[in-house]
Amino acid sequence: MSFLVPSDFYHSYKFAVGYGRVFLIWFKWSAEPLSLADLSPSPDNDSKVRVAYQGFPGAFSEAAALKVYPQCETVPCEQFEAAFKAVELWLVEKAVLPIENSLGGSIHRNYDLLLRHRLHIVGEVQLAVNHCLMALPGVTKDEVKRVLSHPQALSQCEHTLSTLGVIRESVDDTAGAAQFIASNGLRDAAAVASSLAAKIYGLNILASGIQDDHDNITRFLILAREPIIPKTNKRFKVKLLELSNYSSSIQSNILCSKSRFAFQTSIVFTLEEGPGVLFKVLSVFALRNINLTKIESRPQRKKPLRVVDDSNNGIAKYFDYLFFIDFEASMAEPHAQNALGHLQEFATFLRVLGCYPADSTV
Ligand SMILES: O=C(O)C(=O)C[C@]1(C(=O)O)C=C[C@@H](O)C=C1
Repeated sequence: MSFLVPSDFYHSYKFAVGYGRVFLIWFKWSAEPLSLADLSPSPDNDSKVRVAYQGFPGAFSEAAALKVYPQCETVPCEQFEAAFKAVELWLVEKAVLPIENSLGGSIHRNYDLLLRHRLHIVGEVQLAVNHCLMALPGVTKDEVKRVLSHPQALSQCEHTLSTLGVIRESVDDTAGAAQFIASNGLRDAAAVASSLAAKIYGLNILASGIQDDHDNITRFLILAREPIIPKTNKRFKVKLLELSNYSSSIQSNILCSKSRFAFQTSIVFTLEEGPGVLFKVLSVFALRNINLTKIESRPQRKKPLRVVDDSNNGIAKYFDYLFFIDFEASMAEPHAQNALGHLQEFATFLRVLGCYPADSTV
């Protein structure tokens, strides 16, 4: 099946699965697709945007939402899934959810939810995460016997917490930990959270920058009901203003290969059984000089085991996986379309999760 479509027909794309074969459906949207302008944080257009995030006010996810949409109305949600549902039910326009951290790795729950829900990735935002240890005013470090926080935050501060010799307790989010300590007057506990959370809940910062690595970055995805459709005539555009965010060596790379830098695409797929199939899939990108920025595998929840009738050994059972890949190219580019056409030869399922501008600012 060919991915070469007349450019004026390039309004949208969609993959669907039908009885084991993957069908590619191209269709025209009647509504005007979202463009880069919908993402730009200009005070004029983001003032009305409601953005869902998981956690209490003061959570890092809220800071990530405000980094992209400084004037937005942030909407706290108890669970990640509630944030997905808030977008689906039109309660908010966008959701901002953490997907990976430079110290703690992937946030698997959100990979699973991306597949279960039909939202589109329309952007990403990278946030420098500076963790603080905080307790009720008057409480000293020596009095702290337990530390409450989000499991990711606890793992990012592993070294400091081991040195303190405290009990770690996982809660839903960092700011929620601070709120819990404040509202229950816990004098034997501290929270790992942002300095903003300390301010909001009236806690005293005992130590700042307690993450194991100074450069602690969390990458968040921005999700929406509609996808961004990169237009062919816009695909190589990088605003000169944006260039000032990069070092001079990177700037010259951008000017040489603007398209690679501007957009990235996230996909999820499953593979047929066979030797070297994943190797072949990776080669469809390598052969076209498309850079991969992330690969993640997750068990298939509904079909975790693959049963193979091996003539020498009888029935063999393997784990069956979903693969998530991010690559540096826009779906408007023929070589990206060709790569996915080629990938389809080995895939039993393929879905484009989104095509969006990469965030290189921290
Ligand atoms: O608990 C928060 O403050 C969050 O926003 C969640 C979260 C995460 O899930 O990774 C976000 C950023 C930090 O990496 C730690 C926690």
